[in-house]
Amino acid sequence: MAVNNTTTKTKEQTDEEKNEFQKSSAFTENQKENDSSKQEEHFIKTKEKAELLSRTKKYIEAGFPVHFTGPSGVGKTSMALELARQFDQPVMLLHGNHELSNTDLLGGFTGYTSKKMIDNYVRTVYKKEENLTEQWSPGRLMEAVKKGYTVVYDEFTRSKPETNNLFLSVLEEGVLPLYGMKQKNSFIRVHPNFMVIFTSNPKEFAGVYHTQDALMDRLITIPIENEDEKTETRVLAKKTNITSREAGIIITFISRIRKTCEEKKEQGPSFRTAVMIAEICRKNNISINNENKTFADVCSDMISAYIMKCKGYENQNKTERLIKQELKKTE
Ligand SMILES: Nc1ncnc2c1ncn2[C@@H]1O[C@H](COP(=O)(O)OP(=O)(O)OP(=O)(O)O)[C@@H](O)[C@H]1O
Repeated sequence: MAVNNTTTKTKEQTDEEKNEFQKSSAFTENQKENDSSKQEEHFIKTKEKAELLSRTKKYIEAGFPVHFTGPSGVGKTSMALELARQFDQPVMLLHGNHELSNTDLLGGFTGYTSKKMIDNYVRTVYKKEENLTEQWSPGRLMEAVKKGYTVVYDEFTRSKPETNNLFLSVLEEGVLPLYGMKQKNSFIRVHPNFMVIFTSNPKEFAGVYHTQDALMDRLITIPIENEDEKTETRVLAKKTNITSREAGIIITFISRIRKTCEEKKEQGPSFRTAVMIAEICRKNNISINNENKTFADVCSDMISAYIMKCKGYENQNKTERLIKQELKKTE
């Protein structure tokens, strides 16, 4: 049975619940990160992205989880968050990592609260009462599944397959099993509004796990690739408030370096690097033109490591020469 995800808000999804969610530690921690690096940023919908958003929204509404996959910095997380925002309900951002455990997802007992009462009201009578209560901390997935939130599970292949097994039951059976927990019930039912959007980077080799086929088989996996130079230029100009000409210089430069790296089968700088260069220049009033030494220095700082790795250069001289040559070709 697939999870039935609908956009309609149920009665249980009250404002009170949303407030409660915002207060919860899982939300606060993720939301801070979300606020600072993702949500404040404006998502620019190119024609292709708008069409993809509209299609993937339909898949989710039909009850099927979507998985965006692609190289680093290509825009998977932005896309997943934008898709999540299409549904009028709280979004929980979950980061895949080796340490993520069933206790993080389901909840667990994290300690004890002790209460001691000594009653010596009558001098000859000494009465002592001691109470020990286990302290329960709710897990993130448990909360999302119970209350019907949208989970964006970023870089999920960085978590151990054993941990990701929980998602199999959630997606297939519509229940969250409460393994090894001192709970009355052995599972809880998934809220009809619950949905999950996955992201992963197939080119990442360090710190990732092979995903079980059974889980992959249940996801609609959509590759996200770098856009063409013209589109990237438009998105960069709009996102960072620089002119199209300036955006063009940065994108042409980044694309050329990316190509050089790809020829050597190495991953080159991403659209994220272009955003970083543009933001640094705009915030520091650095003129974006290939004759400006300060601009060339910024580009060099952002790119040198990629060049040295893919070209195998051992010193900066050769690297800087190549960067200068490539910058000259940007106009
Ligand atoms: N359509 C878009 N509109 C605005 N900004 C975008 C868009 N696509 C990507 N970006 C920007 O590009 C950068 C990289 O995007 P994002 O973090 O989503 O990539 P990613 O593929 O998830 O990367 P990683 O695998 O490293 O996490 C961010 O600064 C993001 O804001």
